[in-house]
Order: sequence, then C-alpha cells, then structure tokens
Amino acid sequence: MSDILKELAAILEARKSESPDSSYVASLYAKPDKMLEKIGEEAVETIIAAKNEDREQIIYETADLWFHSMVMLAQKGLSPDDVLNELARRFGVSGHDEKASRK
Ligand SMILES: N=c1c2ncn([C@@H]3O[C@H](COP(=O)(O)OP(=O)(O)OP(=O)(O)O)[C@@H](O)[C@H]3O)c2ncn1[C@@H]1O[C@H](COP(=O)(O)O)[C@@H](O)[C@H]1O
Repeated sequence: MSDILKELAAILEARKSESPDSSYVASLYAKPDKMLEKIGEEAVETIIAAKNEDREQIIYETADLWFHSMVMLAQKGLSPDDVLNELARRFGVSGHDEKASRK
C-alpha cells in the first residue's frame, strides 16, 4: 500500500476512539448516513469535473471521493489493502504484498 494510504488509514482508525465533535472524520463515524451520502456527493462532483474536462478539479474531487470511501472502509473494518488485493486479483496476480485486514 502506498505510504499515503497507509498513513491516512492509520489516522482514520485512530479517529474511531475520538469524540464526534473532535474532528471531521470522527463526526462522520457518528453519522453513517451522512458518511455514505458524502460518497455519492463526491462521486457526482467527480463526474461533473470529468464532463467539464477540468483536470485539476478531477484530481481534487477524486481525492475527496477516495477519502470518503476510505472512511467508509474503515468504518466497516476494511482497509485500502482489501481493495488493492481485489484489484490485484483481477489482474491475475496472487495478491497484494501486504496482509489485508479481511481474509
Ligand atoms: N483527506 C482528508 C479530506 N479530504 C476531504 N476532507 C473533508 O471532506 C469535506 C468535503 O466536503 P465538501 O467538498 O462537500 O466540502 P464542504 O462543503 O466543506 O463539506 P460539507 O459542509 O458539505 O460537509 C471537507 O470538509 C473536507 O475538509 C478531508 N478531511 C480530512 N482528510 C484527512 O483526514 C485526516 C483526519 O481528518 P480530521 O478527522 O478532520 O482531523 C486529516 O489529517 C486529513 O489527512
């Protein structure tokens, strides 16, 4: 897993034990419906950016989309490695080199 994804996943995990008013991520864990709505919202914003051929906005909105998807994965007890392993499996390789949280 990239260092960025690994570090962000560790921060998201740590936020689980913090109070909802202490941070944005902690507030999303307390409101699962809002967390899921954010994924939809960011997906729509990514589509609009792509339709507008706005490369900077595509990157910005995709980062928002990946971020909120990672919050959802963390909330479900999953990690980015679980998704990377699935992508690797589709490539026909044996799996990502780091152990996933789900087997
Ligand atoms: N990568 C991110 C990140 N990307 C996006 N966002 C937040 O996601 C939200 C995106 O929502 P929108 O684009 O709709 O913007 P908005 O209008 O401000 O949001 P709303 O009012 O609609 O909720 C914003 O509040 C951004 O601040 C993020 N918030 C946090 N992180 C990372 O998560 C870590 C933990 O964050 P905290 O829990 O806030 O400390 C941080 O250290 C960062 O590394």
